[in-house]
Amino acid sequence: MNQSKEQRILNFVLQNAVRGDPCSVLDTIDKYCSQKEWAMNVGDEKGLILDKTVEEVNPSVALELGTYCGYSAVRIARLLKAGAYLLTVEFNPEFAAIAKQMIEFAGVQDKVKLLEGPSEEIIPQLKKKYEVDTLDFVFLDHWKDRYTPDTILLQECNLLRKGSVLLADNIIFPGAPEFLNYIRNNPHFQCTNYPSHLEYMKVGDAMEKAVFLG
Ligand SMILES: Cn1ncc2cc([C@H](O)c3cccc(CNC(=O)c4cc(-c5ccc(F)cc5)cc(O)c4O)c3)ccc21
Ligand SMILES: [Mg+2]
Repeated sequence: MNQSKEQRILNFVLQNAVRGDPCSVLDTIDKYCSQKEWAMNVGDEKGLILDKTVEEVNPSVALELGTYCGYSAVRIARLLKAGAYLLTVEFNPEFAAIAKQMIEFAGVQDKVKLLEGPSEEIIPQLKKKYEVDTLDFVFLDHWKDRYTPDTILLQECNLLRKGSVLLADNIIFPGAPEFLNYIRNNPHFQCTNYPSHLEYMKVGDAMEKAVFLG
């Protein structure tokens, strides 16, 4: 049975990165995906925007929608203060299995809880089953047509508080036009756009930050 691209990325990390060193894991994934096989990690350029936002928010509780191979989970978790944690949601079992190994190899497993299932099922469970009060930071990087319904669901489940920060990937490419329209015309959110490029490509992309105003 030939390997998946995601398995090849993981194997390259296991063989070339330094165990317990999140930065080396990130650099190794970026090296593989820019030189050998493109993959939809947020990447190094947009990763810097993610880093700056996480450092600015300094979240105690963070949520990620769309784990994929765990690149952004490692990226976020490496910046979290003692006692802070990231919940990351992945519905695809193959991706979840890869991400679990990636997160453990990077040594950030104590800060990351990987939740397997679709966001629309997991989000309503966060308060009771996962003992979440409110979310300080949410990174949206799953199916682009889910950004809006899940942002609405987060509000309905009272998971956002005044100052909660959402950061959405791929605003330009593949694009999330419906989300952009929803969030920029919503008086409960203060939005900022961060132009960048699609991971590992010269194609334009952007991230959108939306602060919940309560
Ligand atoms: C409901 N639910 N709950 C949890 C959950 C988790 C998932 C998966 O993690 C998953 C699987 C497939 C696709 C995505 C979204 N990501 C993308 O589609 C994307 C595309 C490109 C791109 C760019 C250029 C191309 F030419 C092709 C693809 C660049 C990017 O950065 C992306 O994030 C996410 C899905 C639904 C989920
Ligand atoms: Mg993305």
